[in-house]
Formats: sequence, structure tokens, C-alpha cells
Amino acid sequence: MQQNSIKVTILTGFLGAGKTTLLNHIISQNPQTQYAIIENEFGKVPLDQELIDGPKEGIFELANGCICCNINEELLKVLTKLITSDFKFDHLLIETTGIADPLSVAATFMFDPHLQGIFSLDGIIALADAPTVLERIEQESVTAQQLSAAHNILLNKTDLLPKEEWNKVKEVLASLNPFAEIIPCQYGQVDNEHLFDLRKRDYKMVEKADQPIHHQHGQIRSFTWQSGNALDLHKFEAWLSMFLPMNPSVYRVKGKLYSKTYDRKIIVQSVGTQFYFTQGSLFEEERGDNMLVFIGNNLDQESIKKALSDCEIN
Ligand SMILES: Nc1nc2c(ncn2[C@@H]2O[C@H](COP(=O)(O)OP(=O)(O)OP(=O)(O)O)[C@@H](O)[C@H]2O)c(=O)[nH]1
Repeated sequence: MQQNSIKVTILTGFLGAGKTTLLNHIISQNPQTQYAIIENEFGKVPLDQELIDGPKEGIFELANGCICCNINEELLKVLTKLITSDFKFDHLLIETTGIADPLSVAATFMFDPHLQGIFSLDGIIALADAPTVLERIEQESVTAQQLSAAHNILLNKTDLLPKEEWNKVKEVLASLNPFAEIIPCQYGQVDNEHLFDLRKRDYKMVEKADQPIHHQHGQIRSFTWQSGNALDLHKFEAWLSMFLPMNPSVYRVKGKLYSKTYDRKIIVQSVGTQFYFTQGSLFEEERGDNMLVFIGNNLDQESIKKALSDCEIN
């Protein structure tokens, strides 16, 4: 990631959860920042552009298709147009459709070689519609997908849900995504600290999550593997690069690894089928340990455990 790359924030959340409302809030709260905006709508008539306050310069529509499915090529075209135009901007906001999987959009920025160094993913923010989100999770698997992919979740429209019920909703959201901060709000009104630099914070959360997590909601599950033995990183990498394409319903793998070659924690994160390693903080003890969390549908825990123990150096 280059220092001066343009930050990209992806807004996700089921239809009507409050994405455009949040987008307007971000713009009005940060008048010093020049935003470019990409709006993706499913219907034939692009409407959201109309709903954005302020000047329309720098707003691009991708209508009539879902950003994560059939118009990724369109996205690349718009990005090329953006960076070759005279329009100068500091930050790109992308509002995906309410039925998009944000991970494939995120992957475009993280792994497309043409975009590396020009853009850097700053974070994925999911909006959850407080009164309906539990029902949506049961009905539409994409809702859970969006929530589990996010760095932060805004539990929006809390004015429409009695306060006694917030905790129940928060628990379900936390079980889908143990790493995200869950922020109750109305009309997306949250401070910048919950909106920006989320990816940097992301892996600190991995390091913080030292409790085994095993929750179950709808079809999505999370499963945590822990071990005190050093890992053979090459073996692990080879396994992960085969495992992810063969298991598309595993939405996220995140964790810290212990390798004898490094004195720091190795942080691993996957986005769809892609994954990357970074170095985290030093292990406090001379011997380190591993913690890996898998989130997705149809997790075959036994075969994952077996594969991981094969990567251990005993
Ligand atoms: N009561 C209440 N209404 C809200 C809140 N946030 C947003 N809304 C309203 O909810 C409706 C949908 O909000 P949008 O911001 O358009 O939602 P969206 O996610 O962009 O919708 P799509 O683009 O259709 O997916 C609008 O009428 C908003 O004014 C909130 O916190 N409380």
C-alpha cells in the first residue's frame, strides 16, 4: 500500500438499511474532504444520486446490475474514468446495492494489480436496520454475508426498536462477526472514529479476541481454532490457497499465527478466495500461539482441524 493512495470506504447493508443516509452524513460531517462517490443500484433508474445532498460532481452511477455480480467490469471502467479525469478527490465512497456481497468489491481494490497503489481499502461499513435485521438474516443469506464482511456495523434506526431489544440484536450481530464494533445509531449519525481507518484497527481486534468463539445463527457459523505449536507457514499458505476456492461459502478467515521464523505475530486475513499476511505485534512470551477464526456456511470443522494440525511443527 502506498502512502498517498486514495482511501476507499465501502457501504453495505440490506435494502433500505440507511446506506444513502449514512453517505450524506459522512459528506456533511467532513466538509474538508473531497469525496468521489460510486452509487450502485439494481433498478433501471438510478435514484440514489438524487438522494445525495450537495454538488453532483464526482458522483458516478452504476445502474441496472449488481456491483458484485455482473458489472465489476463497469466498476473498473468508472474507476479508470475517475483517475484519468480532472476531478480531484481525497476519498472514494462506494454504496453497493442492498443485495451485493461487499467482499468481491473489496477484493477488486485489494488485489487488482492495476489499482494497487492508487486506491487502498479503508474499511467496509455495514448498516443493519435495527427493527428488521434479525428477520432479514433468516430470510436473505446475503444480509449475513454483508454483516460478516464488515469492519464496523452501524445498528441503525434504533429509534424504531425498544431499547430492551438492542442487546438481543447486538448479540446476533456479534456472533456473525466477532471482530466488528457494533454501534447503535439513528440516521447513521456516528463520529468519524467509527467510520475511518477501520482496516488498520481490524487486525488489532483479531489480537484482542482471545476467547474461543463458537456461535450459530441461521446458516452462518464461526469456528475458532487455537494451538500453541508453531506453524509451517508455507504449508499453511499452500493449504489456504486450495481451501478457499473450494469453499466459497467461507466468507472470512482471520487470525494470528505463530511461526518460528518470526518473532512477531503473523496476521492472516482472507477476503473471498484471496488472503494476505501482515506482521503484527511481538509475542509477549518467547513461545507464541495461533488463533484462527473461520466464518461461513457449511464449515467442516473436523477436516479444517485436521488440515491445520498437519501444518503444525511439533
Ligand atoms: N426512523 C428512521 N428512519 C431512517 C433512519 N435512517 C434512515 N432512515 C430512513 O430509511 C429510509 C431508507 O434509507 P436509505 O438511506 O435510503 O437506505 P438505503 O440503504 O440507501 O436504501 P437502498 O439504496 O434502497 O438499499 C429513508 O427513508 C431514510 O430516511 C433512522 O435511523 N431512523
